[in-house]
Amino acid sequence: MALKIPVFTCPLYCLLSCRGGSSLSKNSQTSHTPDMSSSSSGWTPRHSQLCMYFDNIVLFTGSFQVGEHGTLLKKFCKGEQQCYLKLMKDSLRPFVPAYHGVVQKDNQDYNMMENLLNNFNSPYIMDCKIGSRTYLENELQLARERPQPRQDMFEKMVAVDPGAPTAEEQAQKAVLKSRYMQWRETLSSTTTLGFRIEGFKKPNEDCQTNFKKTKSKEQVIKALSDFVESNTQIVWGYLRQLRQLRQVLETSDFFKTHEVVGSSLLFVHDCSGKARVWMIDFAKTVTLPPHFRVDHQSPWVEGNREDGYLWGLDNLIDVLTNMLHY
Ligand SMILES: Nc1ncnc2c1ncn2[C@@H]1O[C@H](COP(=O)(O)OP(=O)(O)OP(=O)(O)O)[C@@H](O)[C@H]1O
Ligand SMILES: O=P(O)(O)O[C@@H]1[C@H](O)[C@H](O)[C@@H](OP(=O)(O)O)[C@H](OP(=O)(O)O)[C@H]1O
Repeated sequence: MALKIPVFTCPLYCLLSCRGGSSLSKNSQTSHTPDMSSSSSGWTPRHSQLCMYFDNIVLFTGSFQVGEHGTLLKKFCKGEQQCYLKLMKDSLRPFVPAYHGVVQKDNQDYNMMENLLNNFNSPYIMDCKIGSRTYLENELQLARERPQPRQDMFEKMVAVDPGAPTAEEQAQKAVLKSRYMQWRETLSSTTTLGFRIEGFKKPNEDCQTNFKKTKSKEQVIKALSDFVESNTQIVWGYLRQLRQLRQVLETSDFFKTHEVVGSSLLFVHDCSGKARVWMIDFAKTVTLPPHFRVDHQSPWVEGNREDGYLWGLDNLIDVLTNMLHY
């Protein structure tokens, strides 16, 4: 049973309470980060339509709040809670944020977790979505049974490629989410490499999220080199972490028994040379039926539940290794 405790009243609450696709991982073609007026608490919040952050402190999506004692509160998702409860007892525990239970604020439940940026000084932060697929099989099923064409996704599609929608989609000015997600996967490196860069943020710079069309190995390397500013010590640090994670995934009961979709690796480093990687976002990670096995590497065909997580991780390790020989 998860702990339910009242949330500490945070002075930033009202500044952080907007939702609207404003995360590091919600892409857009443009970026702007106007300063907001300084608050009496001494914080200088800045925001954009892409991400929200507080001078070198943290990066949020609209579904996050600041918690007490260096914690983050993410809007409650039962599936994600179940994952975190299991992960706290799994060999993957060192590679996920510590989970502290459920808290309530204004009738809204939140999963409370460790803020992974706590021990970094002016962190560099990158979100990479891992896997060859970003939607669940049951989302496809649902789209077939109850199609809900999305105007917002049509607009996002046209903004990147006006020729992408079919004649029917053009007429409706809407696309199905499953169709949009599959299009996003082929546009980016998700289909070809099993991972994609969602965005990154360097200290004192705006969020960079213009990676929707970052697809080839060369393009990915260019973006990663920008993120690490060609610092090979940092690349080594990330490689060590990713290789350890790869080993632990082989032994993890959680990994053996779950389809891991839409989950990201959060990369964080700072100028001291410290570099860490964590698995985050388990909102679309689901338990496999008993005795159902996936190898996390085989190509996906509907029904086999393969997520391509290990394939993507291996490719990411490969790409970072190549960067050392550039
Ligand atoms: N524990 C954490 N510590 C620090 N930052 C975090 C943590 N969890 C998430 N973040 C930040 O918040 C961003 C969004 O996290 P997450 O993917 O879990 O949210 P989401 O609402 O599911 O986003 P999306 O729908 O865009 O995938 C991450 O890219 C990361 O920058
Ligand atoms: O990155 P983009 O191009 O902005 O597209 C979003 C991205 O694919 C998210 O993963 C997805 O959320 P989920 O993974 O949670 O489904 C979101 O769906 P949503 O708009 O229904 O939240 C999409 O809009």
